[in-house]
Amino acid sequence: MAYLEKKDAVVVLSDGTVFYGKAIGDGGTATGEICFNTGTTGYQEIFTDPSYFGQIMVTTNAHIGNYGVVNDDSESNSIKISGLVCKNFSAIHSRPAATSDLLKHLQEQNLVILCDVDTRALVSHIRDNGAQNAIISTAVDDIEALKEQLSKVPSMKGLELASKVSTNEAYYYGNPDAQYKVAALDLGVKTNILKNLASRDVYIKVFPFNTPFEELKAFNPDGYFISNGPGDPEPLETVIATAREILNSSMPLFGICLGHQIIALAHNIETYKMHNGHRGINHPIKNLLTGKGEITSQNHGFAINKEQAERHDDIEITHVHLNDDTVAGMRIKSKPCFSVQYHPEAGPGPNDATYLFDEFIHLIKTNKEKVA
Ligand SMILES: NC(=O)CC[C@H](N)C(=O)O
Repeated sequence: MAYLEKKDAVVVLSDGTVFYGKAIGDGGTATGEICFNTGTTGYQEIFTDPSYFGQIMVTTNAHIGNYGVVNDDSESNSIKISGLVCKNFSAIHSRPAATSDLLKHLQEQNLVILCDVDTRALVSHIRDNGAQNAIISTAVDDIEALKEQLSKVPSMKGLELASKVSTNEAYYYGNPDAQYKVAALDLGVKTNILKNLASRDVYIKVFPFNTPFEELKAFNPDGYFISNGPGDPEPLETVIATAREILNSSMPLFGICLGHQIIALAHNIETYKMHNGHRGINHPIKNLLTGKGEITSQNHGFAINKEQAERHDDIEITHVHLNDDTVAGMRIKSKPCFSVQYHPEAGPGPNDATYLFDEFIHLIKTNKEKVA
């Protein structure tokens, strides 16, 4: 099989460190912030998650591709990572439900795929030295030119990326006869979030990221949702302003990940870039309202300022990350609004946190009864 041919390839990090490996497929060059995901399964969902737009993904699971891909498992309509670095890439798969193989799927979008990289050493390096940009390439003979190209790649800090993955036109999801209607602001929404809402009797209108509040309101929704998405939340000024208007309307509002960061910024709580983000499917969270632990799916490189959140009169921190004590969830005391930094929809990951969708429906229901 010709496509299994391997070409020499390199990973060059911004700090000058070089790792060697092989490329499969056509090879080429790709740039972006390098990050790693520790999930043992779920590569298809990860590669299609719009929040990873602009990032080169290093997978820590040693085998990628061995269970193929299934149409329904994608979190969006295309591959969103900008490149893949892995250890063993399996060109054959075994899974009765598979509809295609991963290599074909990735090659349809000319993704640069590196394998045979010492991913354990690479991940320890990124973990110890922090998030940074990288370039991956089959142009191994010209490392200096690659470094030059890499120096022009913008830093993730300050980068607005939601506009690159948001829908251009509003669209509908779910059953038009459903009991509840939600207006969702799409900053890079994962399909599994829409599935989770639709399966709870919600009809959703998904709007482009920069839609003004009046247009969202014209759908006459019972609640609002602000989605996950890529990039730094701070440059999204119009979205932050829209979040303020939603909050002022006192209608139910739920935010996930980037949406959570936007709701924090709408309360003048700052966000910061973490030394390394949280990306995996076994992140431990404590729900401070119930005292229960949750194992959660996560993918974020920014977080909200905890001291500012603690000091804010209208905010109650509801969830903390047990590895580093960062804010994992909050609620707004005076409004029917809450948000989480992690991914209750999983996709991939455990379902410990799907109760949050039920709580959103509960807010919607209670609010509806109040206004009826
Ligand atoms: N999954 C997300 O929504 C990520 C949010 C944001 N881009 C971050 O990296 O923190």
